[in-house]
Amino acid sequence: ENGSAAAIPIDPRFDIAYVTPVTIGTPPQTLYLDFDTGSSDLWVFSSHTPESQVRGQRIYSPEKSSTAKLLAGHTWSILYGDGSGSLGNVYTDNFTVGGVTVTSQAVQTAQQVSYSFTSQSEIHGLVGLGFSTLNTVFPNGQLTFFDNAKSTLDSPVFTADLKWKKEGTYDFGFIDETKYTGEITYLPVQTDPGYWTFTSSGYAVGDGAFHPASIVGIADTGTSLTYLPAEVVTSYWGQVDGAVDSDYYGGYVFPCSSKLPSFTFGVGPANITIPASYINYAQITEGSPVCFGGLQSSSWLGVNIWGDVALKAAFVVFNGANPPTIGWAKK
Ligand SMILES: CSC[C@H](NC(=O)[C@H](Cc1ccccc1)NC(=O)N1CCOCC1)C(=O)N[C@@H](CC1CCCCC1)[C@@H](O)C(=O)OC(C)C
Repeated sequence: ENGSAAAIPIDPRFDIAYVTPVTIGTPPQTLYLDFDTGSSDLWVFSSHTPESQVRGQRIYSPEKSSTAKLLAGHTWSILYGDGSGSLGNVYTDNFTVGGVTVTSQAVQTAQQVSYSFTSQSEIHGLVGLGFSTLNTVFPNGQLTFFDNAKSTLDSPVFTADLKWKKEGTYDFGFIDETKYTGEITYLPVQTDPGYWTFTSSGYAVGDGAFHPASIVGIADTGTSLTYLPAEVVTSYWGQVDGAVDSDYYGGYVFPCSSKLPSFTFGVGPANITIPASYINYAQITEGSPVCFGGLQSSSWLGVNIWGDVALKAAFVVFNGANPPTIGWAKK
């Protein structure tokens, strides 16, 4: 059984994250979750989350679901790259996304969430789409929705068609030829430690020369921006009048009136171009003449991350076959 579900930007001004409607339990409870290829826990705001930590989010109440079963003795605790985190206990229940149902999906119910989750009312939890080796449930790690659903899909794949300030889609089990142009270029994936890690073949700034390079990074739908090696982002921002790497703002900022070049990255013999508009990420604050860049240095992270700013410039195939591969196409 294949499926298709919307990827909805949570903020009309800039694409900080995308959420997708899912239903959990019997009768179905609908929540909007952030599908995150950079992690592998499926967790939700729940009736176990202290009211002081819930601010407008929808919650999953296992006690109201006739198909919910407590996974006794199991707990989880996760910390994300941005310092946010959550922890709690675990149920299994029916879980449906875009028509694809898994009947005993591990649903991790939050008993604690950090303030950044409390303050983000549009995100009701996460669906991890990384490799199940990253799942934090103790003492027995659980499988992701994709790993559970794979055997019921026509093909063991899901695709991401994220869009700039518009609704996109996640498809499960099939590749929709109408969503991309030209050919899909598939690259090998390194599954250790559990991210969708691939090697880009280089980059170009605007219409400049292509610089062959091997940039090892992860494709991460749960990261808003794109974080690349210092020498890459320095050569990009060097082309922008008034751009500075600001300690105060925590990254490259530039005068909103400056003209930005596009950014092209290599995928094998092919390439993807991120339009300048995607890299003009947001004004620092509403009405400010200072803008924050969508391309930032990864030096503080220890990993290069192709986040939403890059992913929304392409049609991306996450192929869960053995061995896994990742496919990139223009659109
Ligand atoms: C550079 S790594 C930082 C990354 N977080 C982000 O990219 C967050 C996502 C967010 C969305 C909405 C509200 C709050 C935060 N955005 C962020 O830090 N921003 C600061 C710069 O301007 C853009 C927004 C991150 O931690 N990603 C997580 C998933 C993410 C989903 C949303 C809630 C917070 C957790 C995950 O993909 C991850 O940890 O990846 C690892 C591999 C770094």
